[in-house]
Amino acid sequence: MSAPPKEDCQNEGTVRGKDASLTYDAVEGILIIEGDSGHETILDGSVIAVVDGRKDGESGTKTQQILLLSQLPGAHYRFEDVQVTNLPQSFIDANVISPHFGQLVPSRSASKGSGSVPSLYVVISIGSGTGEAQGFFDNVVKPAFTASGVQPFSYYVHTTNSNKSIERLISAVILPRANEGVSQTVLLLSGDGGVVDTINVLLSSTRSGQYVKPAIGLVTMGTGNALANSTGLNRDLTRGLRHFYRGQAHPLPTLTATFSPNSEILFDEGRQTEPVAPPAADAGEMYGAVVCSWALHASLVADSDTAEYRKFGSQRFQMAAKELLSPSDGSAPHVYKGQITLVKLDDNGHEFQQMLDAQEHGYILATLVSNLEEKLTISPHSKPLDNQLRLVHFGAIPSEEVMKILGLAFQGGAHIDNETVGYESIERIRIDFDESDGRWRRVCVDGRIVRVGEGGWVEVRKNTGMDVIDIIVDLRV
Ligand SMILES: Nc1ncnc2c1ncn2[C@@H]1O[C@H](COP(=O)(O)OP(=O)(O)OP(=O)(O)O)[C@@H](O)[C@H]1O
Repeated sequence: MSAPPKEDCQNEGTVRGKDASLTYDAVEGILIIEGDSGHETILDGSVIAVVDGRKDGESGTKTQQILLLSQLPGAHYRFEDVQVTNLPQSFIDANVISPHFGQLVPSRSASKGSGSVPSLYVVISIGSGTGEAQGFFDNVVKPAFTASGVQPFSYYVHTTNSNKSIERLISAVILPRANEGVSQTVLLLSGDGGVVDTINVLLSSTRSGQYVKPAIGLVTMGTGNALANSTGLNRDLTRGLRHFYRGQAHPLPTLTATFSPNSEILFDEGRQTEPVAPPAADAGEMYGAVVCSWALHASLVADSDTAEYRKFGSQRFQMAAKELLSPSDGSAPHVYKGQITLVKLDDNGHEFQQMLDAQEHGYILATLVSNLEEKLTISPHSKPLDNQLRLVHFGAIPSEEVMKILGLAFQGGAHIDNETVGYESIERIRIDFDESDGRWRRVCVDGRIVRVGEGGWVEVRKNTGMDVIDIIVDLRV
């Protein structure tokens, strides 16, 4: 890409009402402001968006707003609606609100009582991550919306009060309206869980011929934020809000995990259960957009999903992994037993079946995404939203070796070059469990834990022709 002409990168203008010289370094993505108030720099990554104003009649001066986010010590954020004139055109081009934004949010000119029906829902997931969602909405999202003409009366705010809140909203409000053909946008301030709740309701329900896919925006408030870290949503400093303003709606690939009867979803730290399958059904289904795993990964997600572990953020996964690999009671780490059958495509695109020789396993993980956490690149060949299911697996190997492999996964996904690790594209996977203790039959579907019934199985396939939501992402970055 050639550098923009100099006149597009440098202008004399004003910032917060004071004269300033404005220079944009397009390579570094930095706006440099020199003026009466001193020296200031603004990184593209801290800009939620630029609202490009109109030329003032006579003077021809162009007014703009920079919706700017600053991170303060202690993970606090400060939003500022910076009033400017004559921004360099190249800075505007790199940061301006997408024309699609106007289609995702209620009409900016809609006034109270005008009869316009709000179709924007903001969901604040109180239980996500370390509990930042409410503060981020109050201090950032709400004032940014107002500054860009999206008034509080033109959208609904839904604050979760239980782990069923998002599912209820989707099934009671979003699904019926989507089935009536209404375009809706849902901005989730959550981790992956908010998206997973949404797809589980939509994929398990009847959708009408008029069904219009809701567009989902994501402000990353979770622990792992796998979807956000794999689509680039988490790459800037705005927790994904920049993508909501500047992105486009793209179909979100999903997977279906089908479980044998007697399989149960575990919740409330494993104290309560709920059958996966409806009564008298042959099998039960769950849906995901990230991962379905068994063995070490599923066990560590399950064991770390307690209020006590959650206090440690994403560290909780490593803490639980250590306990599983080197149990504090001195026992040996568990060797997981079962038969794995894969369905793959040959060079001509035809399906064929392959059974893994190994009956003893350490790690079995099928995923649609590259990153389970910001720095954990579990599937380095996965591209954002590429709808490719990939399997990462290894057998029953010593704990020191497992730690080494997991460490490599944190180094850009270098684990896939280790000879003990299998890494391949698959269409489907089936696991037939050979474990008598239910603890070792736990399967993770996007963070949810299912305990498969004794002698049972799970089959995982990617969904084709079953798009139920779009996700709003700026894939240009
Ligand atoms: N008010 C609430 N009361 C009880 N549970 C809640 C409440 N709000 C959200 N939850 C639950 O908290 C969990 C939050 O999951 P979410 O995926 O959003 O965050 P996370 O698990 O921290 O992040 P990630 O999945 O990205 O690692 C979900 O199970 C959700 O149902």
